[in-house]
Amino acid sequence: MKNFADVLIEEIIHKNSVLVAGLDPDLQYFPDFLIDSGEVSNQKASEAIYHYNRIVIDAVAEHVVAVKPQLAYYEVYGSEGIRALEKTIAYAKSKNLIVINDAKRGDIGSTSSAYAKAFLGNGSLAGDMVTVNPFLGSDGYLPFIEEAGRNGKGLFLLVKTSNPSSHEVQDVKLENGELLYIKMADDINKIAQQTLGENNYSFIGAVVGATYPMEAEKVRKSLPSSIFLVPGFGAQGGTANDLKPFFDAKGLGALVSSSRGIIYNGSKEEKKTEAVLYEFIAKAARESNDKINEVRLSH
Ligand SMILES: O=c1ccn([C@@H]2O[C@H](COP(=O)(O)O)[C@@H](O)[C@H]2O)c(=O)[nH]1
Repeated sequence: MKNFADVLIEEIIHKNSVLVAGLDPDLQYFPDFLIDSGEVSNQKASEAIYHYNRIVIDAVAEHVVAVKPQLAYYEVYGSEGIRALEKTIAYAKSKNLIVINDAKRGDIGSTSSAYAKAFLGNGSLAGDMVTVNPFLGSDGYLPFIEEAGRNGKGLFLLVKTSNPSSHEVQDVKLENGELLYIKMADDINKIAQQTLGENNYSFIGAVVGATYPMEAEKVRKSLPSSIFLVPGFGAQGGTANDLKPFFDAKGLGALVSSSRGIIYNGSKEEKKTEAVLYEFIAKAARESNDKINEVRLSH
C-alpha cells in the first residue's frame, strides 16, 4: 500500500531534488527593509518572520521538496510567533511543499498522543512530518507512528544527531558492546519493516547528521527501509562529498536539510530589496541542489 515515503519519493523524482530548506527565522540576519533594528515587539517580529518566510518559500519552491520550520525560532515570540508559524505552514502548503515540523517532541504516552495530534493531525500547526525524540522509549514514540499511519503522514526519529556532542549519549556502549544509536536504529527497524510502502520505504524515517557519514553507513545497515533526514549540511560543516553513504543505489533514501546555508546566503547589507533577497536565496537553493544531485546520482 502507498504510504508517505511513496509521496516523498514521487516528489523527489518530480522535482529532481532531495533538498529541504530549513525555516529558522533569526531577526539578526533580516535585512533592514524588513525590520527596524533595536527593540521589536512580538507582533512586529511575527510580521517580519512571516514576510521573510514567504520570500524564502517563493524563492526555494522549485528547488526543494520540503520546508522544515524549526519551532524554537517561533516559540521565542510567544503566541505571535506561533501565529507566524501557522501562517507559514499554510503558505508552504499552498505552494505544494511538504512541511516537516522540526519539533523534536516525545514524552510519556498520553502526552505524546497529544503532540502527535497537534503535528500530524488536521490543526493549524500540523504539517506532513514531524521530528520526534525517541530517547524516552517506545511509549514515547509509538503514538506518533500510530497518528502518522492513521493520517497518511510520516515522522523522523532522532538516531544520530549532527551536533558535536551527540556522541556523549548516542555513542554510549551498551553491555553487549552495541552503541546506543545502533540499538535505537535496530528497534525502529522492527516497526519500520511492518510499514513499508510501494517503494519499500517506511513512513518512519530517521534523523542522521551530515556531519557523521561513517556512522550513517552503519545506521543504513540497521535501517535499510527508512528515509533519513540529514541536517548539518552547509553551516555545520557537512559537505556534498560526505553525503554518498546516506543514499541508496538509486540516489533515494535521504532528504538533505540546510537552513542558514540557504536562507541567509550573502551579507545582510547586500540585500536592500525583496528582489535581491529572493535572488540570494534562490541561488543558494539551486546551487545546493545541484551539488547534492551530483553526488547522489553518481555511480
Ligand atoms: O541532528 C540535528 C537535528 C536537527 N537539526 C536542526 O536542523 C537545522 C540545521 O540548521 P543549519 O543552519 O542548516 O545548520 C536546525 O534547525 C537544527 O535545529 C540539526 O541541526 N541537527
